Amino acid sequence: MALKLSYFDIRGLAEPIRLLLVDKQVAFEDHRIARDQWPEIKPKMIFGQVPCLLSGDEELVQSGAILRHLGRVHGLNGSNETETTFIDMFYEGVRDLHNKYAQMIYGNYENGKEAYIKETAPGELARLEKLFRTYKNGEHYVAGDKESYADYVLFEELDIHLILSPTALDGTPALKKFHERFAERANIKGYLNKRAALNPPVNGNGKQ
Ligand SMILES: N[C@@H](CCC(=O)N[C@@H](CS)C(=O)NCC(=O)O)C(=O)O
Repeated sequence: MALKLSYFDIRGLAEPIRLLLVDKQVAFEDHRIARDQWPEIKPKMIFGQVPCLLSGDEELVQSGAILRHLGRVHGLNGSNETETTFIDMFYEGVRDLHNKYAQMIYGNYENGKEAYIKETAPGELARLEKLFRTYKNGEHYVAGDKESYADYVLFEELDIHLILSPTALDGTPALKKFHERFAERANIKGYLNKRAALNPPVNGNGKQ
């Protein structure tokens, strides 16, 4: 089934999806929408927004729904109801952190960045660290030995926090090690090297 992922030429909400597809060696068209093309494309999108994954004739939108779909299709959704719920819960926790990050990036970068780094992020990351240690003390993946879609979202979230502040993960050693391990996965490493050369913005307003 041909896959086409449409999003802007930034990392944003599409990057965990791209990472999952690259890691699982799923061929896809990485369609990057130029800003001047957007007014024409927007009205055609179900919610007027992207990311959008076209899978054959099926149009999938909402980043969480796309990730869960890919999780089910590629065996990245846990082995039982307990694991699947844990993965969903972890994903939602990361999304909550991302929403706080995005509020600062888009709404209060100049005045709010330092407080976010010193006050907001450490507490949020500490909660995730504790949850991450639930399975196998956080020595492998979110749900233990087996990868899940939440790993890609977590990796990207940690990565953008390290861009914001290189010491962001110093208080959360399990998350820090996870980030290091995940970056070394062969397909991820190859993608990160290529991406570094292109250096797409992390966020739509160029702040990071
Ligand atoms: N809940 C949606 C949010 C999608 C969203 O906010 N997309 C933004 C880019 S990150 C967008 O399409 N902005 C352009 C617009 O709204 O016109 C999801 O998770 O996919």
